[in-house]
Amino acid sequence: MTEMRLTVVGAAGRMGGALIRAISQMEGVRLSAAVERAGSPAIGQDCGVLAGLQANGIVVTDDALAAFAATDGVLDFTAPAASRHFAELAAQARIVHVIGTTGLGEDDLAAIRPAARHARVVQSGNMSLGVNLLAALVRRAAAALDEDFDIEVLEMHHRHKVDAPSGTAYLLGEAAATGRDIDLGERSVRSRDGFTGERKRGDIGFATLRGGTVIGDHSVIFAGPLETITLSHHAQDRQIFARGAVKAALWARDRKPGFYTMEDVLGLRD
Ligand SMILES: NC(=O)C1=CN([C@@H]2O[C@H](COP(=O)(O)OP(=O)(O)OC[C@H]3O[C@@H](n4cnc5c(N)ncnc54)[C@H](OP(=O)(O)O)[C@@H]3O)[C@@H](O)[C@H]2O)C=CC1
Ligand SMILES: O=C(O)C1=N[C@H](C(=O)O)C[C@H](O)C1
Repeated sequence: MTEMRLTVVGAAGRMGGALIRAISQMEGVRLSAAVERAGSPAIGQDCGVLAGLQANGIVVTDDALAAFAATDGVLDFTAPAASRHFAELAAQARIVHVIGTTGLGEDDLAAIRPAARHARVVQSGNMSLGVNLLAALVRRAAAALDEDFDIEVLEMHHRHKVDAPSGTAYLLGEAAATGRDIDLGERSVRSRDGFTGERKRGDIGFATLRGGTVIGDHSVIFAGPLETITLSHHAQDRQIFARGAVKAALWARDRKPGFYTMEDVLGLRD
């Protein structure tokens, strides 16, 4: 089979660099374009050099339309407004759109979902095998433990992260809510400050830490009577997300247009 051509949008970002490095090391794929926003200082620079590799001859462009017309898939770890725009372009080009961007609200998802009528969209708050396996374990644990066990999701990320709680924290909270058969939107407590009153039975709490260079640490705590169970994941390198995104693109290549998640890619659905 011919190599899948991949475009990296947000190419000068932390994940953009990790994706360019992953594509250069993985079989079955090749980089076809690197896109940044108009006015970015990265425009016109060699994206291999920006990613810490040797020059690869692909200069960063702000012409997403032309890039999407000559690619099979787009790897998108940018920002919510940008991902909405890229979803429209990916649908027009009828290609694969892997969305790792977090901080997407319901309005963003409502704008992105129609794109899946024409594009093959894979969206996940975390593209790593480990976190998606953790989510499956959390679902099981939440189904096995009753509301005597309080569920809290704790996350820590680097000081540059702009959204909170993290996309992964929501993914894990959703897994817990699914296991317990409750609606996360109705039962989640996303922050606590001041005189909060006692914790409500059955709520799922979120706590956020930010600092330093932490790539991504997540724990789901089941705090029960006289015992506590903690399920955790510690990301050691952004390559786990980047390689997961490339695998998602390869998986989606021969699928029908639709909206998929990493659970589909990794075969982790019950
Ligand atoms: N799902 C997963 O597995 C993971 C998800 N993420 C998520 O990915 C996203 C990016 O993270 P990270 O790489 O650390 O962030 P960065 O800020 O380092 O990178 C984002 C890049 O996207 C660029 N960008 C923003 N808007 C546009 C646009 N319209 N067109 C082209 N490029 C654009 C930014 O440019 P500029 O700086 O000029 O704004 C920046 O270079 C975040 O939402 C993060 O939470 C991160 C890791 C794993
Ligand atoms: O912004 C990050 O860095 C990360 N974002 C994702 C999230 O919000 O969960 C995934 C990963 O933890 C790193």
